[in-house]
Amino acid sequence: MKILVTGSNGLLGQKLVALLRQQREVELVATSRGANKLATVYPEVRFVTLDTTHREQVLQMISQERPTHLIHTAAMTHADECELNQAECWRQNVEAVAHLVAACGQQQVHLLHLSTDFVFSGNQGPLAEDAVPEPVNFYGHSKLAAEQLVRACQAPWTILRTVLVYGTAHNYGRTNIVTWVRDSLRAGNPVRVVNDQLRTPTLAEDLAMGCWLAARHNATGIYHLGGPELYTPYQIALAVAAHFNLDTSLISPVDASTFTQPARRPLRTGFIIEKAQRELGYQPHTLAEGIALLASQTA
Ligand SMILES: NC(=O)C1=CN([C@@H]2O[C@H](COP(=O)(O)OP(=O)(O)OC[C@H]3O[C@@H](n4cnc5c(N)ncnc54)[C@H](OP(=O)(O)O)[C@@H]3O)[C@@H](O)[C@H]2O)C=CC1
Ligand SMILES: Cc1cn([C@H]2C[C@H](O)[C@@H](COP(=O)(O)OP(=O)(O)O[C@H]3O[C@@H](C)C(=O)[C@@H](O)[C@H]3O)O2)c(=O)[nH]c1=O
Repeated sequence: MKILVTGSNGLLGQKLVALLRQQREVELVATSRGANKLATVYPEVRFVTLDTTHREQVLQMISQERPTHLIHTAAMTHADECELNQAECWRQNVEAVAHLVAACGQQQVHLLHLSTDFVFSGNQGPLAEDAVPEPVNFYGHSKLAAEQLVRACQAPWTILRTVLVYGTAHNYGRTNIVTWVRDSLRAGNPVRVVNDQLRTPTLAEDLAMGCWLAARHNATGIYHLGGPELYTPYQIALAVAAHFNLDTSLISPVDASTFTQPARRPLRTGFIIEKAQRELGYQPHTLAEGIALLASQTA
């Protein structure tokens, strides 16, 4: 197998590089825009710069590299930024996917595309793969439009939806619920955390494993890859505090309605992961196990 990963500097991208470099049957090509953040960590991994919004670059790279599989993680992932800059969000999350779909169709490359629980309305959760999408923010709209393009790909395709991913990565400027709560509490800062949203938080390593399992099985169609447990963000924050022995009195539960963010968030999501468990052998860690793994990677 020859696997090309887009967005290799991102959270999932970095975990995929770490996992795939260990697979003897895989020839790996890591790609991202900008300099390779893993250059000194995994100097043996081949890295090529690829901005997925450049159609010619995408078509040329896929026809030169001729991977058997392409795992597309690159995206504009901040929901509020997407809401405020919709043209850029569409370019990154939809037009780029159109280029990849064209290139993979031409070269018969199996396209594995990352999507999100934000394609759903949040009226009911947890959700199985056949639930009907109805996004409530622009990021969700863009990711659903991308899914529709992927479904029309003239090569084998897989849509891997995930939810509230947490983990650490090298030289990575973004936060996620676990690192954000840990760092705020360590600094003695109070946090207000919503207690009426539902999510199945996903360890980044588990998501990478789910992507690899899907590629290895040549699985096609839609799969939900989340964590195994349903929590409110407030419950997640309490679990983080418990693990790091931090002051829970700094955490206040609040209703999502008290937040005024540019992008609306779906209230109840989370995923039913039985299909991935049954068909791919996907076995994600519990939240407590995931936080412990993250803690072992950082000071
Ligand atoms: N994180 C989450 O909670 C969830 C994520 N997802 C989906 O999973 C996927 C992976 O997410 P995650 O790893 O967390 O995201 P990150 O934001 O950590 O990483 C995305 C990476 O994509 C890169 N990128 C963005 N645009 C381009 C481009 N045009 N060309 C090349 N690279 C680009 C970014 O580069 P740069 O570093 O330069 O910005 C960044 O390194 C995404 O598709 C996301 O929509 C779905 C549900 C939940
Ligand atoms: C900033 C903040 C967040 N939260 C909660 C709300 C939310 O459920 C959780 C994470 O909030 P964020 O704004 O970081 O992320 P958010 O945009 O809600 O998370 C999403 O990211 C994109 C990429 C996805 O595709 C989704 O699956 C989802 O995980 O933390 C609080 O309770 N208080 C806060 O002050």
